[in-house]
Amino acid sequence: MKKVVKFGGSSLANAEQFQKVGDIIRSDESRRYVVPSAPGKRFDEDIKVTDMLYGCYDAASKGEDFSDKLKAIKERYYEIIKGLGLTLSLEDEFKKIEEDFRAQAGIQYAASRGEFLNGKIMAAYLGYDFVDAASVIRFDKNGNLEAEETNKLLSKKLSKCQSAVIPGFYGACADGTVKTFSRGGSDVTGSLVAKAIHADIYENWTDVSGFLVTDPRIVHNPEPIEAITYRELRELSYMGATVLHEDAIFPVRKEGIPINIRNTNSPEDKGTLIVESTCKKPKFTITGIAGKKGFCSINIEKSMMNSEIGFGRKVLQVFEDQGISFEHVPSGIDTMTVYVHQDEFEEKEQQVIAGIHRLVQPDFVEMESDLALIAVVGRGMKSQRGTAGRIFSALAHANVNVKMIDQGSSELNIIIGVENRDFEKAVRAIYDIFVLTRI
Ligand SMILES: Nc1ncnc2c1ncn2[C@@H]1O[C@H](COP(=O)(O)OP(=O)(O)O)[C@@H](O)[C@H]1O
Ligand SMILES: N[C@@H](CC(=O)OP(=O)(O)O)C(=O)O
Repeated sequence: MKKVVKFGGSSLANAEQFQKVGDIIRSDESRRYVVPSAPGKRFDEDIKVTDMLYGCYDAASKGEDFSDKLKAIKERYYEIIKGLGLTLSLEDEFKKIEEDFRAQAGIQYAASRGEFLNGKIMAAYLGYDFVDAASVIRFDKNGNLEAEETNKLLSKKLSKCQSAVIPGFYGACADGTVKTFSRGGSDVTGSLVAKAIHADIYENWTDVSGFLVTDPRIVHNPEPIEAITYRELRELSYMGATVLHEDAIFPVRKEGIPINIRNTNSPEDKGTLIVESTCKKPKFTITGIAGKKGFCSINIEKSMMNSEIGFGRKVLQVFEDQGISFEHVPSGIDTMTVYVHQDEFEEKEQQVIAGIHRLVQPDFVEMESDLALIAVVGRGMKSQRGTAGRIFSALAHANVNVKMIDQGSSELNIIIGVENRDFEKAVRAIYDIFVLTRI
């Protein structure tokens, strides 16, 4: 039995958390490959080491004095080393980091040091081999993962290690330039390692007892999800459920390796099992609710739009030309609405509108900003009639104005558009109607 265990920043924020992690790993000898993140927040107002590194490098790149910022980062690591009673020195590593920051080694290199240093501590603490992710996770020059090459490098290296610590979040190009995944990317490293060693299971340890029906920062103490499919999870993580990075699913999914989300602070809890498919009936009609704020809608009207072949393609062409990706495109007979991320759209808004006028000569274009999208996801929705109706009724009772509703053709998800300010209220109303009434 071989297990890959990834521990998030919340599980490694200080020595006390490290000790819990040590106990978890030592309690099962199959936990042989460990992927740590950088130390996260010790308390609500604390700063994650990754964010401290971004700040420190920012000062360095402007030619400002960054010694205090680097000192504060060093203190975070030495607090852990001392608390664990280790004799490890990171002086050489910090000297090199300081030199590299002065030499403007790049923001991604800077961010990666959080995981690199934590990996060094973890390897010393456990007595496992340290494998620098820069030597086994390969990116191309544009920062895209080279999946096949990575798999080869990882399998070759790890076949020689009885047990190893591989820091999460980063890798390197063939020329050694360090690159990172997007935020939360240690989850992806864990998944790549699990694939490479043909793990029986990929355990992802965090600070909640599994994937919860919705964000615990919105609904107090939501129900955990016992089992969820990769497809459901992808929908939820894409729409903002931050527990697992949305790209962490692909490597293990191909190999049929289940992911188990577990709680470092409550290791006896079973957590959530993420699988290709399951005959386990979900406890409720819906599996989960997630959402994001910060969208804009562009509503285009033109009489007889329905008979104009190529209308939709031309509209989307305008967004493509401006390098803007779209989220949803609900349409009616004479209307078509495009939902985009507000921050991507705002600066190009006038070019997009001009482009739409030029290419499709609409009767009318209207925009609305500060919108939120909520995804209600569930494999059980297909077999239940009236799901959309219940959502509508719950939102109407909560006094939420529904701007859009879009059901995916797979019947796996329903997307609802509301105003940003109604977001939390809407999530709570949907949670209550499906979970509290247990239907
Ligand atoms: N549906 C959800 N289920 C569980 N946690 C969620 C959900 N949506 C958002 N979260 C948040 O995700 C956090 C865990 O992810 P993250 O902060 O990346 O942890 P880590 O530092 O362990 O990688 C939880 O503390 C919780 O606040
Ligand atoms: N430390 C990185 C990568 C990561 O995956 O962290 P975490 O596991 O704490 O989400 C970040 O903050 O984005």
